[in-house]
Amino acid sequence: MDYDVIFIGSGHATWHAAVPLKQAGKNVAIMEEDTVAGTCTNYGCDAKILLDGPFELSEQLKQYRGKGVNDSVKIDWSQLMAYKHDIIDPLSVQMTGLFAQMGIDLIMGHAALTDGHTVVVNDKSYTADAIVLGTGERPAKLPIDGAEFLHDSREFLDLEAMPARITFIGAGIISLEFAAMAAALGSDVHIVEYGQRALAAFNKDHVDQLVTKLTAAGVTFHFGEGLASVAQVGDHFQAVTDSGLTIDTDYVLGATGRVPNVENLGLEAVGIAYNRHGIEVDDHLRTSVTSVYASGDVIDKKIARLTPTATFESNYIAGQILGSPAPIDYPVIPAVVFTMPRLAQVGVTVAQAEADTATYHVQDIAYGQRLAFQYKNELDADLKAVFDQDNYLVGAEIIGNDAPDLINLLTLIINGHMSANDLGKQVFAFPSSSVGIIDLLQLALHRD
Ligand SMILES: Cc1cc2nc3c(=O)[nH]c(=O)nc-3n(C[C@H](O)[C@H](O)[C@H](O)COP(=O)(O)OP(=O)(O)OC[C@H]3O[C@@H](n4cnc5c(N)ncnc54)[C@H](O)[C@@H]3O)c2cc1C
Ligand SMILES: NC(=O)c1ccc[n+]([C@@H]2O[C@H](COP(=O)([O-])OP(=O)(O)OC[C@H]3O[C@@H](n4cnc5c(N)ncnc54)[C@H](O)[C@@H]3O)[C@@H](O)[C@H]2O)c1
Repeated sequence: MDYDVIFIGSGHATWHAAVPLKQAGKNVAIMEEDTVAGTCTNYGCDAKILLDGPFELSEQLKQYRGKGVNDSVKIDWSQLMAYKHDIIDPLSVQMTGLFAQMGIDLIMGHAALTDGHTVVVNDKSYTADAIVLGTGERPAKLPIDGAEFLHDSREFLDLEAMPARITFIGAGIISLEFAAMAAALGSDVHIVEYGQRALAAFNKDHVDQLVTKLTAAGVTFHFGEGLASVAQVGDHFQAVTDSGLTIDTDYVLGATGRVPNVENLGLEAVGIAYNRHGIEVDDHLRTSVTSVYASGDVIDKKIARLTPTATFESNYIAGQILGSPAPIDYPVIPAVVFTMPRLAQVGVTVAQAEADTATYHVQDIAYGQRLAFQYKNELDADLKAVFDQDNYLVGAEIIGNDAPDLINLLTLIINGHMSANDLGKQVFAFPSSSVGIIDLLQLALHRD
């Protein structure tokens, strides 16, 4: 065999395994057809959160309007985009250098399996004892007239100038995160959504709060509307919905979900089972051909397709290949929508709790109002905490600027099955947003 392990794709789903396997003495290759290090690093999370930074800060300053801060901040998108290129563009080069330095072979080109131990790239065959498929997802394309005028998230994250009018198709995570930025820059923003609400996986009350805030900031939501066509009319575009609603706009971004990269991978030839949700795996992340694993977004799975999930799976596969026999055991995984304010969710949802009141109860903790000094006067910040019958925390939903860090803290409390006594053994820094939540939560948590 040429290698112990071949990885197809160079995102978080693979390189977190490639690095420790190489360190353990395995002979490893990574194959990549596009930008090294994949979606999150180059045209997903990292680029998005870098661009979001000034918007987050400016939003926080608004909470002090009339309370010591009277000027508003002006964000220069083009300058910010240049800064994004400065920081993000070198990352794939750095990862390429890291692989070379470690002795991991990076083979550029489209990879496809020809059997359970062989991969072909650029007409050359490479063999390995184990192969890991981490080919990720791509934006779904709508089969409509004018589909060629639709842009996707990758293009938005490279926009040199923010369009004066921008229309998002789909009211999911991508649209809302980007719409929040576009609206803050004063664009006329429309969001066209099939369903009757935005962000179906997040708490309805919190989403309503966010939609109200975005509406006030200049976003027009069109619920119960599917996109029928896009046409170029002079110097702009017209997006027309199934009901005949016509939106004049300068830019249309399709964010109607993401689909797994399973095509032209040789899956049929090798007999690897997959469906429209991705590659099917067992509880060891093995495909139907046991020498081939799948990892990250390309897996058919119910849990959120996120970078930390891909990383967890990649680490797990490294352990498997190094001889650890246990099946994968996912902890609860937090999800965050990086709007202003942020939304976050982990574990049992309020909707699930309300459907099973014999097992769960919910406590609403309006921490923004109760502790305005620690939460920078963000009065609407709110936590809905879900407890089991023994008062252990099993789920949480948050709206608030500090939600990403607070949900991490709550994830730790849930996965650690921590009681008020466990938290009481710790001394935390004060004042801080985490200590505020801990103080409030301790009153409701299980006591030994
Ligand atoms: C706009 C956006 C924002 C996001 N924000 C967040 C966030 O804030 N937090 C979060 O947790 N997640 C976020 N995500 C999701 C996150 O990016 C993904 O969950 C993560 O990147 C999945 O990693 P992966 O390795 O499975 O796939 P990818 O990173 O997509 O890597 C797959 C790689 O495989 C390569 N490839 C595919 N087919 C082949 C082939 N046949 N041969 C060779 N190479 C191939 C692709 O070119 C790609 O580089 C975001 C996604 C998007 C699009
Ligand atoms: N913060 C994060 O973690 C983050 C950020 C961005 C992206 N992501 C990743 O990307 C995915 C989200 O991608 P997304 O926002 O494209 O999908 P999504 O699934 O979050 O939302 C898609 C929306 O489009 C709607 N829709 C579908 N077809 C439509 C049509 N024809 N017309 C109108 N509306 C339509 C759906 O009802 C849904 O509300 C996440 O699941 C995650 O994997 C994560």
